[in-house]
Amino acid sequence: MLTGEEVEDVALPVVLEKLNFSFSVEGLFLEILERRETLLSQIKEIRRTRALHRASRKRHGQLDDQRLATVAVVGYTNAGKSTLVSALSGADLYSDSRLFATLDTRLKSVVLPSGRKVLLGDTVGFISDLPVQLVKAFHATLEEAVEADLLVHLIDSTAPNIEEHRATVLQVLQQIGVSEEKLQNMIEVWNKIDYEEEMSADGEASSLWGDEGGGIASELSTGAEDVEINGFSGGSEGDFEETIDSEQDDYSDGWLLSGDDQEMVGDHWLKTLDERQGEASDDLGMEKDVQWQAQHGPHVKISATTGVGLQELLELIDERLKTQDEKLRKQNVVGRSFLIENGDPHVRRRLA
Ligand SMILES: Nc1nc2c(ncn2[C@@H]2O[C@H](COP(=O)(O)OP(=O)(O)OP(=O)(O)O)[C@@H](O)[C@H]2O)c(=O)[nH]1
Ligand SMILES: [Mg+2]
Repeated sequence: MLTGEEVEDVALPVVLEKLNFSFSVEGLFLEILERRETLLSQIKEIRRTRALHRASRKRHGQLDDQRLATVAVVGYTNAGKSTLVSALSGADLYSDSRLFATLDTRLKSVVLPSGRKVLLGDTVGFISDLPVQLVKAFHATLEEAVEADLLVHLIDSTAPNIEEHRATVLQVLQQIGVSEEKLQNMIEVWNKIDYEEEMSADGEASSLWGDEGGGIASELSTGAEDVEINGFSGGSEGDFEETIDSEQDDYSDGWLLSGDDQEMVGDHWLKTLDERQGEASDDLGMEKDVQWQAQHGPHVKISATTGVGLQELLELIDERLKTQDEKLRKQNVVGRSFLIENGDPHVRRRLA
């Protein structure tokens, strides 16, 4: 009499043969290595292109004496970043409720209420307990966030563990080298308030937000358009549309690690996902979040899908950039007078 395992040993090859199924571990491994190499070289190319674009934008700004500021939308995965950038720019970016829907980042041109034109960038979503190896991979896609003049931190207000998401995002931003000053200046936005409003309308839990909110998306005067700077066109084929992997469905491939790396992070990664699911259904956690919400209000509450609060957000971006410009101008004046008083005589003569 055969044991269960012995039956499997004997039966499996027969079944596979009948199904005409062939499986080669070596083949799969080679395919994975090849895919990894391709992605790494794509990331390298993207970084190079981005550096050129940034230099170009700076040169352009200096020549015109009118800097084209960049605003990066950052946030936990699934917060609604792509939906928001699409709503503000009139572009149609890929959004999905799966994790890491966005692996590519794009810059879209948006006109603020004051008439000022800025570049708005979508970014890849963050996630808690990100293994170090993945943080490295994120660096390439997040350089735009480090370089941005202003950050908009989008938070999914319906998530059961907002505080954890918020802390994770701040931690990752610090890890990738975003300055303390930029973090202080970051605009914090709660998204998906329509969800709460829907619940209130149904007579369920009362809304956390009151009844404030801005206009609807169609009322926005964003004047969104594709970017064109120094000959670079931001249309769908343009260089500003920087894509890591155009096969969006293939999202998991971007995070393939080497065998050793996988061993190191695998257990931890799976464990934290499980833990997070546990936390999501934890009533105490919910209560903590509500307390946290009461203490740390956002700067703006919006719904990227209905457009509520978007006008208010644009006005805030406008205001922050203006304040930043004034601060920079003051610093430049101070620096200039310092050089005139103490600097090299040649420089002094030129500045005076
Ligand atoms: N109810 C509601 N759903 C929203 C809102 N904004 C986004 N969503 C939904 O939330 C899901 C995630 O949206 P995305 O824009 O892909 O989120 P993301 O932050 O770009 O996600 P990643 O790219 O994975 O980081 C999608 O199903 C959106 O339709 C909103 O204001 N209200
Ligand atoms: Mg996205």
